[in-house]
This record gives sequence, structure tokens and C-alpha cells, in this order.
Amino acid sequence: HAWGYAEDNGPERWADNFPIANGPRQSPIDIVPGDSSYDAGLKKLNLKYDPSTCLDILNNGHSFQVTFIDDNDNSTLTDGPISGIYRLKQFHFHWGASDDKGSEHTVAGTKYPAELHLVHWNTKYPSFGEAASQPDGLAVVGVFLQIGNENASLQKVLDAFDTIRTKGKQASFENFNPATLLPSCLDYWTYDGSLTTPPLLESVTWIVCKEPISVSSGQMAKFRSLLFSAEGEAECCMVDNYRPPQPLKGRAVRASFQ
Ligand SMILES: Cc1c(Cl)c([N+](=O)[O-])nn1CC(=O)Nc1ccc(S(N)(=O)=O)cc1
Ligand SMILES: [Zn+2]
Repeated sequence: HAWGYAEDNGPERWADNFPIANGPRQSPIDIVPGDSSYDAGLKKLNLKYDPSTCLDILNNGHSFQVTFIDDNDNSTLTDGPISGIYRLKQFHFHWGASDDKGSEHTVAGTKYPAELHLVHWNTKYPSFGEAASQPDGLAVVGVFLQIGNENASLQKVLDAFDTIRTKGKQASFENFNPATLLPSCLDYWTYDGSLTTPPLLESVTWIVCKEPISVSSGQMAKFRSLLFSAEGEAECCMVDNYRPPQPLKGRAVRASFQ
């Protein structure tokens, strides 16, 4: 039976089929600001996104994702802690059943109600699939969501939820600019990690923004209206789709700010 987030197929069971779950560079982690070291050599993040590369929105049974056309360099991540050009493939979120949990990374033990992941792949490799198995293949920008004012940009994504309520549903979703989901300050922590869901590949340079973006409680309720289950199956709310923090195993966490 496939992996998920339930008692019988959730994060504590993933190592059964994916032994890398106990590997040396697993994600997420608890970021302890006092233990991170400022690295003056770290460049500012350079995120350049073209809304016309936005393609569709999909409920994949674990989260929902907005997928981008990645056969050109129109939507890219450069600089920051990485070298070369990484292309945006998709973004998705992780969230909780209540506002006191939901993020994957935590900051000195603090959980946020949700976390956005913008997934990019290194164009030194021919495709996302090839890149995903390389130690420098992927770069994911993580952004925390905190309860506050309604987020107008996020609302555009939430308005599409009625078309993707159940697992496997996909709908056209065009001309969305993911830059509108970024915080104003792009200070970040960075460390070497992995995908946070199976296959848990250790190919991700993590770039976690210090500043959260806002989401209203009503908008969080909308996230929780999605279903893990497919049409015709017993309804199972899509909530708590986050992996808890994993052992640091000696890794350094660098900060782009003092
Ligand atoms: C593994 C893989 C390959 Cl290879 C392909 N492909 O299309 O070739 N698609 N997937 C699936 C995928 O991307 N998973 C993924 C899991 C966690 C995260 S997270 N939370 O950001 O760490 C990002 C992505
Ligand atoms: Zn993710």
C-alpha cells in the first residue's frame, strides 16, 4: 500500500520501503537560529518567474501542486547558495489540521500552520527526473505561512480548489506569478537535505526564508477542504501532510543574514 500520512503508512513507516529515510541528509530539520553560521559569501536569492510558464494545478493525493513549463529558462532561481541555473518545476504546500502545526521545517521548535515549497532543478542535468537523483540536482525554496491578513495572491490559488477537490484531479491554471507568494525580505537559511516525501532523495539544497508570508484562518480552512481520497472513495481530509524534523547528523546550517 502506498505511502501517506496516516498511522499505517505515514512518516514513521516510510523507512520500510525507503531506507534512505534514515540517511545522513534528510529533511525537514529544526532550524536553530543560534546554531546557524552567517556566511558572508552567500549571495542574494535571484528568483525570476514568468507567469506565462504556469500550466496547471493538480491534487496528487499528498498535496496540491501548481506545475510550470520547464523547457526554457523563463522561470529560474540563480545565485543564493547555488551555482548555475535552476528551473522552477512546481510549487506546493504542507499544512496542519489546526493552526498550531503544519510546517515541515521548524524554527527553534516553532511550527507554522503551513509551508510553501518552490521546487527547482539544476539545468546542468537534462531533466527534473535526472536532476532529482543528483546531490546538487534540486533547490527548494521554503516559505513559512503565519496567521494574519488574508493573502490576495494565495487566494487566486485557493479559488481553484473546487476543481481539484479529490486525488487525481487536474485543472488548467495559467498566468499565475509565484513571485507574489514570496516575502518582501529574502533572508534565508540554507543546508543540504532531501525531498521530504518518498522517494526522500538526498538531492536538495534547501533555502528556507526567515520571513513568513501571511495567510488568514479562513484561508487555512480552505486548504483543509481538499481531500487525500479520490472521487467515490470515503472522504479523507487533506491535513497534516507534513514530515516532522529529522536528525541534523552533523550538517551545518548557514545564514545569509546577520
Ligand atoms: C521524485 C520525482 C521525480 Cl524523479 C519526478 N519526475 O517528474 O521525474 N517527480 N517526482 C516527484 C517529486 O517531485 N516529488 C517531490 C517530493 C517532495 C518534494 S519537497 N516536499 O519539496 O521536498 C518535492 C518533490
Ligand atoms: Zn514540500
